[in-house]
Amino acid sequence: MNDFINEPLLELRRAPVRANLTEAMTALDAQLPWRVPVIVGGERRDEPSFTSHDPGTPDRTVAHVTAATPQDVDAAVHAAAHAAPEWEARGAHARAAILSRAAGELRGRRQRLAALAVRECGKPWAEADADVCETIDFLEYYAQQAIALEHADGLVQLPGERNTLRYAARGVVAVVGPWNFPLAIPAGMVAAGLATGNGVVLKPAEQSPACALAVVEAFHAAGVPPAALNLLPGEGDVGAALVAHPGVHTIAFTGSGAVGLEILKTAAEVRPGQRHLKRVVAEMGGKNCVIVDADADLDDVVPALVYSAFGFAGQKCSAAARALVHQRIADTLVERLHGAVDQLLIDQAERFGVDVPPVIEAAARERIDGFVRTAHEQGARVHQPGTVPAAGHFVAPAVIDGLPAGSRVTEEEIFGPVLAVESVASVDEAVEIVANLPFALTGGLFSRDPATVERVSRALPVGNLYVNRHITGAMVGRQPFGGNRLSGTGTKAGGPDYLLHFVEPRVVTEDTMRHGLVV
Ligand SMILES: NC(=O)c1ccc[n+]([C@@H]2O[C@H](COP(=O)([O-])OP(=O)(O)OC[C@H]3O[C@@H](n4cnc5c(N)ncnc54)[C@H](O)[C@@H]3O)[C@@H](O)[C@H]2O)c1
Ligand SMILES: N[C@@H](CCC=O)C(=O)O
Repeated sequence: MNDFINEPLLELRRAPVRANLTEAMTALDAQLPWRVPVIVGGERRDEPSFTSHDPGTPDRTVAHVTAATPQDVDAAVHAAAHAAPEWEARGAHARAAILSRAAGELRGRRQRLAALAVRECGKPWAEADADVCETIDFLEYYAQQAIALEHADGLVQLPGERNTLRYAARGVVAVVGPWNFPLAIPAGMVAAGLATGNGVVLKPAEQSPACALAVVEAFHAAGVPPAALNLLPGEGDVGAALVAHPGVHTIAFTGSGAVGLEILKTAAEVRPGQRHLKRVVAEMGGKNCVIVDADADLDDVVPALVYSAFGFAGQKCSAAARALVHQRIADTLVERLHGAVDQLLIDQAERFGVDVPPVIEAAARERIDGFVRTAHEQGARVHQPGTVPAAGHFVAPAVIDGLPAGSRVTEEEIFGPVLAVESVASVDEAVEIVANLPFALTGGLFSRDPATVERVSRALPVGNLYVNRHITGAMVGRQPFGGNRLSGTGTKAGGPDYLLHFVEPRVVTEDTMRHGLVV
């Protein structure tokens, strides 16, 4: 077993575990609101202009945040560029040691960090703790991978010739992150940039700046030079200015398809003074389908679908959005899903045992409600539990069937607790539906037939396919994660190839026969 796999808490029912987490939350609450400054070259500019909130209690401010200006963006890129050569020159072992120390810092604050993700992003405890564990895993995994990359050299050697392959840092990495994995995803992209010797500028999501600050402080406390990691809080305009900056070499983005496409366009432009092509690593959204064959065991299918579609209120790129169910069992499955959804606990993220927490913000609730309204208008059957808490951005989980072909409910990413169930005549019909989608992120299959499993596994274009289990929760190193088609650039976070996107290969060939000879 690898030592970078930190298992999330599975013991939330135990009273001592709950007591520790409650204590961590009480301690955090006593500190709120935080202040999140711009951090450039280690200097802090703290002039708050916006706030982040608790999605379950929007009146509770989590952080007063300073939005970066265009001057901050420029200064941050220059600081990172200036710091990068010395940071790279330390070598992979030294950088890896610092990343491992940062992982240790985070491990020491595991409960407090989980509490922060609960408060700022409405993540239930188990999800928040998994986010912390994944953060630690990314740091330790990329530390190991960077060392392996430094020693990778599989070139053919002939007598009289020495061939060397070296992976050099590309320069400045701009990291633009989402709010739904407010610790692990930004930290993973930052760690990849740093492990490979780049300078990094992080623009976190505007909804989760305090989580980003906690991550940046852990890196700095562990010994990452201040200028090698800079923090630019702000909204989309800050991200746009950062990715457009001619001093940026690599853009590591995780977020929506719309923004990802915008970034890919921006990155293609070569600006005055720019002498390199920008490389973009983009992880974007999906419309993830779970295929359920007629022989599937519904006792497995129902909890897996409910967890995949409604856990963290469906706010994962990996979440189940469509169930394509063999017609022989479709009615039974829908009935059982209705029963299961009625049992879900919809409540504040901090409540132990909660199933469906609030969604991130009012605009998200309105967007999701809009999809449910569309389903009603299109004559579909919508099943939702009757009540949700009045305060906070809550959306009742919805199981929808009877949608017309081509409905936007089945075509577009909703990013909320909505599952569309569709009856299909065969697994092959379901495979065809998935094969024709523009997205290809995660997918699922329930079947007891090994031949079906083999055939479907080969046919589906998704980046991560899960068979006879839930379809979220990829683990670093075990399920390298990322999508194909319009879901992403095909890169795999937490996988053995990921760091290659942050470096440029250089080959040196030396004629060793002539060495020392006067010709
Ligand atoms: N594939 C994955 O691994 C993965 C993981 C998590 C989330 N996601 C996707 O992310 C989305 C949800 O996250 P979100 O709401 O934070 O996404 P988003 O695209 O709205 O925002 C992501 C980041 O981009 C910034 N941004 C916005 N406009 C920008 C612009 N024009 N230029 C540069 N940066 C800009 C935002 O400020 C934020 O920091 C969903 O679509 C989800 O599927 C994908
Ligand atoms: N890597 C996460 C999803 C990230 C997107 O939100 C998972 O596998 O569930």
